[in-house]
Amino acid sequence: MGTVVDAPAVVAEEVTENMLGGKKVTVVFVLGGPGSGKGTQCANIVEHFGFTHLSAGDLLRAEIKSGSENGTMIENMIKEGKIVPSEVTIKLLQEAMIKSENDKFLIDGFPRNEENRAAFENVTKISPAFVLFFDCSEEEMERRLLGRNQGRVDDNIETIKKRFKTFVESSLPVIEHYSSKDKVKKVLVNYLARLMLQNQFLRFLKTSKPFLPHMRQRLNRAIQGTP
Ligand SMILES: Nc1ncnc2c1ncn2[C@@H]1O[C@H](COP(=O)(O)OP(=O)(O)OP(=O)(O)O)[C@@H](O)[C@H]1O
Ligand SMILES: O=c1ccn([C@@H]2O[C@H](COP(=O)(O)O)[C@@H](O)[C@H]2O)c(=O)[nH]1
Repeated sequence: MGTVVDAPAVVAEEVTENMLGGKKVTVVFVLGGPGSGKGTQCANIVEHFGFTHLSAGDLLRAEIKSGSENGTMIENMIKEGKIVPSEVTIKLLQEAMIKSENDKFLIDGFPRNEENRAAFENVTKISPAFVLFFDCSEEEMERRLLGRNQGRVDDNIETIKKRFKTFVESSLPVIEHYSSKDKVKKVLVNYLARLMLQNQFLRFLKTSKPFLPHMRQRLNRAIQGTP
């Protein structure tokens, strides 16, 4: 598994195209446990590299709000930390990609299990260019989720424990699958958190964008604590 700390630089460098109903697209899967910071970092990548962020969880929550016939089923699955059937989530992702004028997508929080992964690849014929994996301790994720305060029905300790179990049992095998294909870039969340806390991460991105190899060196030096 490759290990990176400068996730956006990786996004900028590696591009492969897939077809989606005649539209060529580049897809990066963004995976990691609940509260590992996927959504937060996707916002940074979007801002700097022009990807469109598609959060599978957000699409499912929008489906509940829309009053769709699947709404109650989706809400119950989310409350229980369970995985919504593949066909529902894939349809929402496909619709969002087709509707978008962009052709580069960060798909956040999907695929959630091996069945999701196989179904997505079969239906869309899309393989991800690579997978960003936010690796974070459960202790830290729990602390973040309990402090998120966005009124989510699943940010309570009982559901959080269920989500952790689902992640370990069902989602980690997806990461192992892509790892065996050498497609996983692991993001060192604790280092990233430290840099963000020091308010340096965005400054590095802004000042070093045209010099990506240089930026990587600076980040690596900062993380290793070398001058
Ligand atoms: N590096 C960080 N350090 C401290 N807190 C962070 C960091 N990154 C994100 N957070 C906070 O942790 C919480 C969870 O982050 P975020 O929503 O990005 O996680 P996520 O992986 O997308 O979660 P989920 O899978 O549940 O949607 C948010 O309140 C966010 O502000
Ligand atoms: O592909 C997906 C994505 C999400 N879910 C369900 O939604 C919740 C919340 O997801 P977040 O990524 O944390 O927003 C998740 O626990 C699942 O219940 C899903 O089933 N499939």
